[in-house]
Amino acid sequence: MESTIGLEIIEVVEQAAMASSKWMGKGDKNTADHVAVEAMRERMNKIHMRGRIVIGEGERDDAPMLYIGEEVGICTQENAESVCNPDELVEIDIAVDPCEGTNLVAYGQPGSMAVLAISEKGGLFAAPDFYMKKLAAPPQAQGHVDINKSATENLKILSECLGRAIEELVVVVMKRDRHNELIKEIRDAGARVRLISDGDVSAAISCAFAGTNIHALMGIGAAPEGVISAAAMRCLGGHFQGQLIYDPAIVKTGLIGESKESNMARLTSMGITDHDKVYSAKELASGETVLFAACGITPGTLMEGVRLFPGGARTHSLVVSSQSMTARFVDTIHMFDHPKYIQLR
Ligand SMILES: O=C(COP(=O)(O)O)[C@@H](O)[C@H](O)[C@H](O)[C@H](O)COP(=O)(O)O
Ligand SMILES: [Mn+2]
Ligand SMILES: [Mn+2]
Repeated sequence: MESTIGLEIIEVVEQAAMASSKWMGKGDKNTADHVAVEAMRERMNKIHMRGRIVIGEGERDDAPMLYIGEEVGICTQENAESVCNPDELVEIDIAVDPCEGTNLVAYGQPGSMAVLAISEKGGLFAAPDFYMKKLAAPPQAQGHVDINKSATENLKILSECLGRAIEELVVVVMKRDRHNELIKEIRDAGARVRLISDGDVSAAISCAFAGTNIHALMGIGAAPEGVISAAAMRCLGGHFQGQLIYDPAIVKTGLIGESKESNMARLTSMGITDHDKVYSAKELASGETVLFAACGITPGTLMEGVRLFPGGARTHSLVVSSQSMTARFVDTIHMFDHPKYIQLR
């Protein structure tokens, strides 16, 4: 799977990022999101594969494209027999967020990206559109920190694992009312809090790379983004744990169903009976082969944003693989309208 698809998925996230970047700073998050979805879908449907969206833009009725259950890839299209034999191809599950951080794009803020994760069929947890309590940390702390421990305890463990004083630790937390106590606890323990308005996928994967000055992600974000982050952390050997949050009183913002009881019933109907289970990265992205790709839309801690120039654009992407244990940063110059030469910018 990796050799044939690894390079193509870079183009998928590049196309989505370039489309969305044209709406950077225009205050229109819906269009920035919509064009990314369209571009991602168009490029994905040119890949020689049988893919199925397991995490996407929502249910079919709400999302005309890249909805959960949508089939993507040449071999799922009409008249596929003329170009491929669908029976010969491995079935692939795909989790996408074509514009992760739509507000960040609309308001020209850092940390947005086009992102996806793939694995063989059944290899990614089909998370409901709920919230998730998350804990991400560097590989040295993998299996040592624990989402069931307090932030104070985890900071002590992180400090030992990383050989850094607690004062030298930076924890990313989403700026939400639900995190007020968590933020106070982290600061009281002596560590620093980096508040973000959106974009916790970027924060989670940044923990796995030395030099980002991000040592943990703590708090509650969206569950689909949790699975995508887990896929990357599984490949990178970083720590990631997630626990579904179904109680609206804990979340405090956003839409999360009518009541705790109705949400629990919905989870049960989806086959999730242990509602409070803590999932590891390996459980959220359990496939034998897992691939993750991201392309910066606005600049972030790991990747540059899209830089448009007359006649083209330059993109910065990341692709990581559980099979080859590689993390490739790809710097690409795209020339539009078939010019005679590529101009380095
Ligand atoms: O910031 C985010 C928004 O993602 P998108 O809708 O694709 O632009 C995500 O990184 C967060 O994980 C999550 O969606 C957010 O925490 C939702 O929480 P809230 O804003 O409190 O409802
Ligand atoms: Mn998102
Ligand atoms: Mn999104």
